[in-house]
Amino acid sequence: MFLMKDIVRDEDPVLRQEAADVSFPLSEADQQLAKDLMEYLVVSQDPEQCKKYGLRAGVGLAAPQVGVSKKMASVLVPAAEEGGKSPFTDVIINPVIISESVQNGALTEGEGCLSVDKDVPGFVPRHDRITLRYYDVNGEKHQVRLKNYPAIVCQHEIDHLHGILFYDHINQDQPFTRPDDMVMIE
Ligand SMILES: O=C(O)C[C@@H](Cc1ccccc1)[C@H](O)SCc1ccccc1
Ligand code: NI
Repeated sequence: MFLMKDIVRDEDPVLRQEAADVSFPLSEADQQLAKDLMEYLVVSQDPEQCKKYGLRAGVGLAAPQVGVSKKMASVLVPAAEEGGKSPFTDVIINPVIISESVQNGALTEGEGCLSVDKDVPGFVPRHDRITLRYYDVNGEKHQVRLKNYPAIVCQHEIDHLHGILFYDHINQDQPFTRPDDMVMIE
């Protein structure tokens, strides 16, 4: 199971590399990586387990963040209400955003990152809606349309596969710049 000690931090060059495509069928190692990436999110979103293992809660975790430069990331967007259905949960492999809205969206709280210990305030403008194509661990192809929070999370994780960190998108001069048409997501 991954712990915080396994998560590489900002200065590590692996976070700035273009990750490699994953080949199918998955090797044993890649199958285990996919399991471990998802397990981290499940455990970190359980308050008791999160505290027990000293984790930071996460809704996504990309392979480069554990030092593996491969195009694989786990995403577990929590259900809006207790017992509800998660809007998006999967391990996304070789993901490609095949279409995106012109309209931007950003979290009103800004973003954080398990690989970035410091707070970096500011809006992170992303596409409010995306169509995402990816492969799951069984090599099945998926094409999903996501909007608002699930879309933001997937874009954050896919950025990791291209060596991009969330604060790269923040307007350095005016971090809280808010274009009129930008959807602000709670
Ligand atoms: O570092 C990561 O990739 C995991 C991030 C993903 C993320 C952060 C901000 C916005 C979208 C995705 C962690 O989930 S940061 C911690 C967190 C935990 C719960 C909810 C939001 C952010
Ligand atoms: Ni991150």
